[in-house]
Amino acid sequence: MLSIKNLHVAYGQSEVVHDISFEAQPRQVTAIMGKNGMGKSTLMKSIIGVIQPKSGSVTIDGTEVQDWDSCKRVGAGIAYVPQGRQIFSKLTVEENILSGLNPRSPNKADLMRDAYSMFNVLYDMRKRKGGNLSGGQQQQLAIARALVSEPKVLILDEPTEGIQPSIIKDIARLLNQIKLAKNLSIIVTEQVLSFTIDIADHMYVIESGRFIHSDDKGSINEEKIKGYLSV
Ligand SMILES: Nc1ncnc2c1ncn2[C@@H]1O[C@H](COP(=O)(O)OP(=O)(O)OP(=O)(O)O)[C@@H](O)[C@H]1O
Repeated sequence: MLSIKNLHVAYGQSEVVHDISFEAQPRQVTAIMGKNGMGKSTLMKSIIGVIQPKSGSVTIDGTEVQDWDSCKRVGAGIAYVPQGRQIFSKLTVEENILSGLNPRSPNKADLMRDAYSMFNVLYDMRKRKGGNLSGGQQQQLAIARALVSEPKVLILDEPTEGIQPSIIKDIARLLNQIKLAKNLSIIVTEQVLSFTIDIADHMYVIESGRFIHSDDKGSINEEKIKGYLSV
């Protein structure tokens, strides 16, 4: 579904992502773990097209999109839940979700109904301003806003950041539910290992812009990964 090959990403002369390759399959969660400043957000931004990679390819369902701008990549099926969620705090919950819809989609009413049936709390709060929601509710809102674009690939950048532990469990349950209910690939960057173990089918560790370790579900080397994540 998503294939990344030999991706290099730089800010000016400074390359921070070096020769990354991986594939993300439908109905699977691929997790990329790493400490602060290791290149997780830069890698995700280059996949969604906010930053153009220096070289390498980003392929969705057989179509190379690395030269496309981010709007066109959304059309190709990439949706993004950014670090810090970045919901529109002055807009209502409903307006936030509507902002993720493709205006030309023939299924707008069904997509809104689907979103509210998956996120009941958002239905109850649909008239409230997004800024008045709790962190966990805002995370659900950011995920709902991404899902109504009917993505093939859903990317979440550090979804547990700033979220309390009991709600982190809820987010893991939600992502597992989305994985089973929708025919999409989920890519998540994270620093919280327990959360990642709950959801990941494949796990990579990124350090200084390179993948230095990978594991599959069922054979995750927790001690080794903890070592990479400790400061
Ligand atoms: N706009 C920018 N211009 C120049 N350098 C940047 C820019 N954004 C990030 N960097 C640098 O790129 C490197 C990777 O940063 P990035 O934000 O991708 O890491 P991260 O793993 O997502 O960390 P965090 O968890 O703190 O967000 C860091 O050295 C960072 O200082």
